[in-house]
Amino acid sequence: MTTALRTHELGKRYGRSRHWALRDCTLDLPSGRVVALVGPNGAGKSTLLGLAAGLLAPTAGRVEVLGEDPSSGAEHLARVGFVSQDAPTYRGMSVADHLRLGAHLNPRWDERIVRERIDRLGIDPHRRTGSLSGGQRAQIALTMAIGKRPELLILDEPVAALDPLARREFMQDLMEAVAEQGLTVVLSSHLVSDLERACDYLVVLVDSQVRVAGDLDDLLASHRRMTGARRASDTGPAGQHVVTASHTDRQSTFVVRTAAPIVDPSWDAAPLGLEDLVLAYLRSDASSQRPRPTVEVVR
Ligand SMILES: Nc1ncnc2c1ncn2[C@@H]1O[C@H](COP(=O)(O)OP(=O)(O)OP(=O)(O)O)[C@@H](O)[C@H]1O
Repeated sequence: MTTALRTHELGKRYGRSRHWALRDCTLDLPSGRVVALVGPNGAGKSTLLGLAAGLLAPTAGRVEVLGEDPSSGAEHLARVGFVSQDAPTYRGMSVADHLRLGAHLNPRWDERIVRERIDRLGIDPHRRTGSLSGGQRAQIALTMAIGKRPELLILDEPVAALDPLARREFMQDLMEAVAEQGLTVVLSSHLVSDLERACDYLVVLVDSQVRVAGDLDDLLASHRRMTGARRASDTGPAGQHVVTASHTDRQSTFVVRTAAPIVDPSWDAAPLGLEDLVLAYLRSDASSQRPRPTVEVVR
């Protein structure tokens, strides 16, 4: 597996703050994939992506992007596209000016892709971006990032400002760019239903730590929701790694990670969708990721 983004005990404190925005974050993201980075507010996703884009300098640890230090210079920057959460554009400049600037600055600029997208979006190229809606500005920033034809595209909540149809179309554009250009994408989002269509690799980040990471299909295939009669014990079904547990008076439900088929007839086992898988890991206590499982009990 070649690696698009690798971090080792990566940490970041902003300015003189004593608070770690990201701490001891170690992960490895494969190239050639569309990676969904999900986690609760404040988990450190934007900070991680800013460090990967070379916009922030680490306070501790290491980060490597496409095998290089992200701050290693202009040649490296041409290989990486980044759109931050606020989709910045130069508000006094027109859309056409942005596109000219993109063509000037980027050696691999793809005028065809850019023109097609702008036409499809129906945005008048003569308009200043300051007069566009937030969603339209996000579309311009995303178009610029795709037009750059990077090897790695890093997107921090790219679709948050887009309407549902625009979100779906953007995800489709992204998948086409991945298929045509062999692009690697790392994108953070809270909109799990959008990720399900486009992403094939999942990372759940909580408090700077990876709770789970892996090929999306493998993860979905290896997790089950198991429901059975109320168990007195908080430990789950024998031999299964418990991610979360919840109990009513009559029933116990566990989300488990399992490599083997579940044959115990006292449990009903059902597959999980992406949203439920993500929620299970967001709810799970960090200690449940250790070999000896501990369960969170929701009454
Ligand atoms: N510029 C900054 N100065 C100081 N602290 C910051 C700054 N940006 C982020 N933080 C802090 O760093 C931590 C991680 O924030 P970050 O924005 O990376 O999380 P996130 O997972 O992207 O959250 P969200 O989903 O809400 O966008 C938070 O505690 C946040 O308050």
